[in-house]
Amino acid sequence: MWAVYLLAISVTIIAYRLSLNRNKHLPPGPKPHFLLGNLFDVPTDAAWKVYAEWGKKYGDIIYFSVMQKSVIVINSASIAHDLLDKRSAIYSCRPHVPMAGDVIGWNWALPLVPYGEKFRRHRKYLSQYFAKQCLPNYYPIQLKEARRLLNDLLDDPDNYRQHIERLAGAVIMEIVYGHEVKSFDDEFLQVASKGGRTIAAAGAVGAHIVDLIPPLRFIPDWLPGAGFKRLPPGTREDLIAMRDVPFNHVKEKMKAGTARPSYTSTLLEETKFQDEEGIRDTAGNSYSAGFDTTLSALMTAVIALVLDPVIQARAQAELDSVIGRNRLPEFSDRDKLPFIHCIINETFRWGATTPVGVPHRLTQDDTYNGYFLPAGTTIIANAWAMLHDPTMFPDPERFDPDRWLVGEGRTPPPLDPRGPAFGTCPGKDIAENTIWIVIVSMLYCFKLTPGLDENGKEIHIDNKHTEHSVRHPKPFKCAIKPRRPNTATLIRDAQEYQ
Ligand code: HEM
Repeated sequence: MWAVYLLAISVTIIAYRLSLNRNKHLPPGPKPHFLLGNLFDVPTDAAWKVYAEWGKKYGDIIYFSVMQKSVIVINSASIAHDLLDKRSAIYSCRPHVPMAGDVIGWNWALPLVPYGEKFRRHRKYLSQYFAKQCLPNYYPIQLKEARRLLNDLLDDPDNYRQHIERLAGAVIMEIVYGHEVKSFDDEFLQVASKGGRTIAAAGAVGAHIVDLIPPLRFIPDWLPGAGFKRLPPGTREDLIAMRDVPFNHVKEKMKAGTARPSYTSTLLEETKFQDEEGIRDTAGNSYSAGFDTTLSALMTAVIALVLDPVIQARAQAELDSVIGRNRLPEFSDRDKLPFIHCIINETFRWGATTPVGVPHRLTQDDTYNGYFLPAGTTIIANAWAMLHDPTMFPDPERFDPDRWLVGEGRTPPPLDPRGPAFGTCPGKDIAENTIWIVIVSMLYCFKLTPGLDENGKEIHIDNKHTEHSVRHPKPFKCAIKPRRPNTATLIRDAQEYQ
């Protein structure tokens, strides 16, 4: 009987809330059904592409609701800038995501921390350590790891993806924990990678009933309907290990006086060990947020270059003209390599690594262009749509670095791809620097071509990305061969990683 009363009360509250919003001028969107809203319209696969399609009908700002939850999708960079940047005080909060946060246990990570004192403190640590003026401090790590990668590719080119994966983890591991990852089997790299993968159990937001009815997170695991709570064995433990194991290792090394300077050791000292939890959580978050994304962007650049030998050859000609034939690339070469800059820009645009970034939550009622935007709305910035907008990027599915060329009457697109690609990511410059040094090093030393089958025929490359919250090119075979007779000597003689 009580259940019937409770249901009736919930239905009345939902209906009342809906009626309140219905009278306001919400942005356009698919027609909702009574009580359920657009539950059955919400795309579960490559939602960003569906939202872009909806945009053709409804415009650049779209409203829909699921149960009583309001969602706004922004398909345009200028609207995202007006709301998320200019009104950041009310658009920076994060929605409660019970499956990822409570059930799996990611609540400690910044993308799930509500806006407030803790959020601001954690962001401050990150922006302090990853600030522009600190970036040159990390060049030696990025250069060393790029050179180690060249060596790995020379020895074992077939496993190129694993070597790039090691590099993506190694750069962040050393910056954040001062730990040097020399091989793919490294204990800490494996612990961290395993923990990072636990997010997969969350699926798409809304894929689990608990994301729609949050109190369900309290029901016992054994109850029928609590299937979402039965995670693959070890999931929660792996996640905690990712956050705690490397952090505790740094503390032990600090005690022994053998810690190398890192995000963790520097901030622990600066804060006099008064906020261990904050430093532990932001360090773990940096690893989980920076590893897979960097890997994805690197693999995106590699597939694009393998598929287009002309672009690859143009980039190599530019590198040769600046660097010559007798040394490896350095960060100081950067300003002299405009075409490489275009390749990096196009990688961020074409790959749209994090197609919808991290959802935000509006904390106050707001109005925009005559529309009412209700407090509590989840805000999704559709970076994929912004970066694939055909009015700004003709033939958007084509990898075309020339879009970004300047001079000789050319005007590049009026949108820096870093804006939508990274949102307010605190690690964006570190990521870009890693990607730059790896791509120039690989291009300078190697020719990248599609792999060959046993008959010596090129293996077809399926030029597609997996449509997950971090997009990756689908696996492809690639042949990596030294470009010149002295390439191996240059790589072997590099001192940085010896
Ligand atoms: C290609 C590489 C990367 C991409 C595309 C990327 C993208 C993003 C995006 C879209 C967000 C959400 C920002 C927002 O809510 O507005 C984010 C958050 C974050 N990123 Fe990155 N990121 C990358 C690399 C990195 C690296 C290398 C680090 C660390 C060194 C890092 C650390 C973080 C952290 C700690 C957050 C959480 C911040 C928050 O929730 O406020 N990211 N990233």
